[in-house]
Formats: sequence, C-alpha cells, structure tokens
Amino acid sequence: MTALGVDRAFPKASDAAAAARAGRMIVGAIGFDPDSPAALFSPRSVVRSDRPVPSSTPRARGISSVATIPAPATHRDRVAAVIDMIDAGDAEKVVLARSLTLRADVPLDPAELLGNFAAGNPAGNTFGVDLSPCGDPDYTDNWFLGSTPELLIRKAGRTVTCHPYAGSAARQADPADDAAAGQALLDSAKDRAEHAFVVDYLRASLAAFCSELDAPTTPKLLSTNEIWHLATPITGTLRDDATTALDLALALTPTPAVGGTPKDAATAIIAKVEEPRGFYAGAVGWCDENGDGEWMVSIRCLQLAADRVTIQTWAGGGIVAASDPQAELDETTAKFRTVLRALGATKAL
Ligand SMILES: C=C(O[C@H]1C=CC=C(C(=O)O)[C@@H]1O)C(=O)O
Repeated sequence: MTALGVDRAFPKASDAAAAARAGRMIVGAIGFDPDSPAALFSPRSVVRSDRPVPSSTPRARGISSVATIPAPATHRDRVAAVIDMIDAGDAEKVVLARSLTLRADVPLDPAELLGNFAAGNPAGNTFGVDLSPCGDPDYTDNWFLGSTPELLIRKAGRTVTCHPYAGSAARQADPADDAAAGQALLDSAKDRAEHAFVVDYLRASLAAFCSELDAPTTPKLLSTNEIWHLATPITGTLRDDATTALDLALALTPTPAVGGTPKDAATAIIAKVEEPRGFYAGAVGWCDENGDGEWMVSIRCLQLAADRVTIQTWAGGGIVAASDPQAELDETTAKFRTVLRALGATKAL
C-alpha cells in the first residue's frame, strides 16, 4: 500500500482512533511510548497493490559507525541488572534494546532503502513511513524504514490475526550448523518461556474483543535471512465489528515481544534503564475506511534523518530469569544484520 499526501495529521493516537471509527483511512507509525506523538495521518490518496515492494540490491554507501548506545559492556550490565530485578519479583520478562548511530558517505534515498529491505527479506513486511506528521521538529523529514517479521494485528471483517515472534537464534553459514541452531531454539526451555509470555498476553488481551480465539500452545520455528525465531499464528473472531484495526493495535502495543510482563512494570523498567526508543518497537500500518487493516511491530528498522546521511537503528531481546548477558548482547548484534544488509554495510562493520 502506498499512501500519498497528508490530508490531516493525528499526533494523538486516540484522535486517530476516533477518526478511524468515524470512517477515515489512517496510516503511519505509533511510537513505543503510546503517549509520545504518533506519526499517524489521513492520506490524500492511497494506491493498493497485491504486488510486493520492488526489491533492489544494496549498494555500498560508505557506512561507518558513529556511536553505540549504550556501549556493549553497559548493555550487558543492564541485562544483568534486569535479571536481578526479575529475580527480585519486579517483573517476569523485560525486553532490553540498544541502538547504533551510523553515517553514510553519500545521501541515502528512502525509496532505494525500501527496495533494499524488500530484497533482504522477501517474506518480511517492508515499510517506509515519513515521520513528519508527528509534529515534533526533531522528526521532520525523517524516514522510518524496515522489514519486520512480526504482525501485531490484521483485521479483515470480523477475523483478526496476530503473528507474534519471540525467542531467537542467529542463522549460521554452514547448513548443518544452521539447522542445529534452529532445532536448539525450538528445544530451549528458556526461549519457550520467553515466547509464552507474548502468546499468553495476546490470548488474554484478545479475549476482551473476540468471541472465538485460536492460540496454539506450541510455537513454530520460522526464520528470516538472519535469525531463527519462535512464532505462533493466532486467529480470532471479533464480537463487535465496530472495533477497528487501529483500536486493536493501540490496545495491544507494546506486547511482551518488545515490552515485557507485566506490561506496566516492564515498560517502567525500560523507561528507567534505557534511552527513549522513539518509533522503534511501536507499530506501523494502516486502517481503512471500513476499520480493516494491518499493523506490524516496528522492529528490524532504521530512522533516516533529514540530512539523509545520519541513521539510527535498534535491536532488542527478551530478558527472562534464565537469560545470559553475553548471549543477549550477541543476539542484538545478530538482529542488527537485517538493517546492515539493507544499508549494504554487512562487511563494512
Ligand atoms: C525486540 C526485537 O525482537 C523481538 C521479536 C522477535 C524476537 C525477540 C527475542 O527473541 O527477544 C524479540 O522479542 C528486535 O528485533 O529488536
């Protein structure tokens, strides 16, 4: 779907949700903090197509690293501190993230990056959103682009679908090693527990909206080019078809795939421990005039600044009692590869 022109911006997500219920098309991005300004808007026109985003081969763009926030050792320390908090009973799961600031030698074209993301993960959900509608000057003419595997919510008529991902292992170059890494993930009690927090949350949250719900108790093993994941397809039937896709997205985000369990305790810990996430780990998508639509969890993504050479990207991982700080740091490093590949920077870094 391509949305062109801003007819009206809705920096308050609740205003956008009211407009969607009144039959307006809404597209854009919601931040990790639901109270931060949203880049949601009613477009002037929309072009819908069943065809995937055309892919392009990433070209080397002289990408260099400017900053790692926080330093890798600090991320490890934060993971250790959060494990202590979990042991003390403050939360059961907390997703901790870190970010990289990068610089390109030449200005980057958002349309070209979109094609690069599409090429890196054809089965993924490629997105590009102009963040200007949020109204914060820091985001004017900034683009938010990525290729996420994770469907927060899709609504078509009364049918809703979620496809949560949680539990990760890096893909390996050698096919036998790669298959073993996937199998080890599927067999890992720690990763199964980390995944179950997300499915339990969605089951409980969707029960408030759905008359029927199918949420399997056993996850599937799926992969992107870079990562093996545990994932569970969930489907439900809405009780009230006046509920829009945007209502559901706002009710669900952030799930424990990017926040934690319990939700409020985990997000309070994230706010205390981490730098603000901006639009990373929020949601990106659309809701049409009938309330149908699709919202993706905004991970495996970057923010391209108005200068077109400054890039910020994030990667996170779920921390549970059995997590290991070094393994969590390595997991975020592996997750950065989706973005680095789209930037043509895998070798450079
Ligand atoms: C938070 C991210 O991934 C989430 C989605 C899949 C697997 C995850 C994990 O294994 O921790 C995370 O929950 C990210 O990519 O930044």
